[in-house]
Amino acid sequence: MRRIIILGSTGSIGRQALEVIAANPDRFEVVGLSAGSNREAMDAQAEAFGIEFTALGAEESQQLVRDVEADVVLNAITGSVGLGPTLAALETGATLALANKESLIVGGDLVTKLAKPGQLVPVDSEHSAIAQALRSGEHHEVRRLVLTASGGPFRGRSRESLASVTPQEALAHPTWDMGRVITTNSSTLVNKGLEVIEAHLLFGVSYDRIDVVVHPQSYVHSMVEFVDGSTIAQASPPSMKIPIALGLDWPHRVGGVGAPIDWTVASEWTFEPVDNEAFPALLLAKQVGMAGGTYPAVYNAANEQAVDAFHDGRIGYLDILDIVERVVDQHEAPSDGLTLESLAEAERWARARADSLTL
Ligand SMILES: NC(=O)C1=CN([C@@H]2O[C@H](COP(=O)(O)OP(=O)(O)OC[C@H]3O[C@@H](n4cnc5c(N)ncnc54)[C@H](OP(=O)(O)O)[C@@H]3O)[C@@H](O)[C@H]2O)C=CC1
Ligand SMILES: CC(=O)[C@@H](O)[C@H](O)COP(=O)(O)O
Ligand SMILES: [Mn+2]
Repeated sequence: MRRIIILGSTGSIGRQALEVIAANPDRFEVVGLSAGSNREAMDAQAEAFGIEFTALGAEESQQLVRDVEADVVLNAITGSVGLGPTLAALETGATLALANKESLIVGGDLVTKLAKPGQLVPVDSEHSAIAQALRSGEHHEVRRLVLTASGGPFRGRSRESLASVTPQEALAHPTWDMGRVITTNSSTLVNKGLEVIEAHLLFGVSYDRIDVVVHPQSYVHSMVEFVDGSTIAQASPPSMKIPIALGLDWPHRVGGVGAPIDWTVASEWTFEPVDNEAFPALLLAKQVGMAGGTYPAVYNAANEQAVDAFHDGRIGYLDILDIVERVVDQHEAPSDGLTLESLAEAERWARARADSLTL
């Protein structure tokens, strides 16, 4: 029986995790929940699952992780505010099932150096796919990682034609039902940019050996190409319950969590290159990833501010990436490298700089 804490339990990942747990009471027991501000929804979940320990906000989430003994902490908070809870979970020695990719991306080495071998299990679908594929070979046999991207709702559109898109259009993801920030990031390809940095940090593969291919059906969740020319892909109909269940019980598979592919129905899987002119977010993410230090945190913080501004109607859609680019360009790396203090300062600066550009 694995004791689980779910941070961000009221969100898309958190709710699906509770469904997986409810369907497998012999394997999992929830011992703690946290949310951002939606106390009512969290309290209802706590009552339904008989959970004594709950928390609101990132600081209380960290404290919950420290106070309540658990085997697995699922971090499903949105945004880099999840960094404190990620570090706290790693310090307790529990397995960290990580959906909150932002905390790894901004924390970089501060997170990876704290994680013991096998302690950090990715829940993001692409990285779960790669972790599964990597079971097929040794690290030195890996030639490259290939992340799939759905292409989002604006696949095939020119950059100019995106000037007038609305928040509602940006939230119409073609294959996944997710929270507001990640859905918007999928539409700009910022999500894929963050995922390239995430893959580099998780698997230790250099950026020149991490590629992205657009696969609009979202059935192939990513691939590993090996030195002998063989490629191992992981596939399923789009469902986060498979990577969530693997995150909760890694390396074991939980029976019946997802529907398998129906091979009796005629279907088509297609692959196409990313249009980097229409969607500059991916190349910029590779640059900030290679620059390292506080650059990924600046990219992410500027994007979080710009996404909020877009949904508040303060800026247009194309302004999101323009702002991220300008803030990254203006960033000066701190002399003391990446520390918790320099990171906090860089994020504060990036958010203020991005906000000043949204007025
Ligand atoms: N949804 C998906 O399919 C996928 C998501 N991810 C990643 O998983 C994470 C969660 O995504 P998703 O579930 O879609 O997002 P949602 O917006 O649906 O949910 C976010 C959750 O985080 C909570 N939260 C927000 N701010 C805080 C805070 N300051 N302290 C504590 N909790 C907070 C929210 O609480 P409240 O309800 O109170 O606001 C909510 O429970 C993101 O990092 C995303 O990139 C990765 C792959 C797929
Ligand atoms: C389900 C998941 O892991 C998301 O990160 C998903 O990949 C988003 O879709 P995009 O490929 O459009 O970014
Ligand atoms: Mn993903």
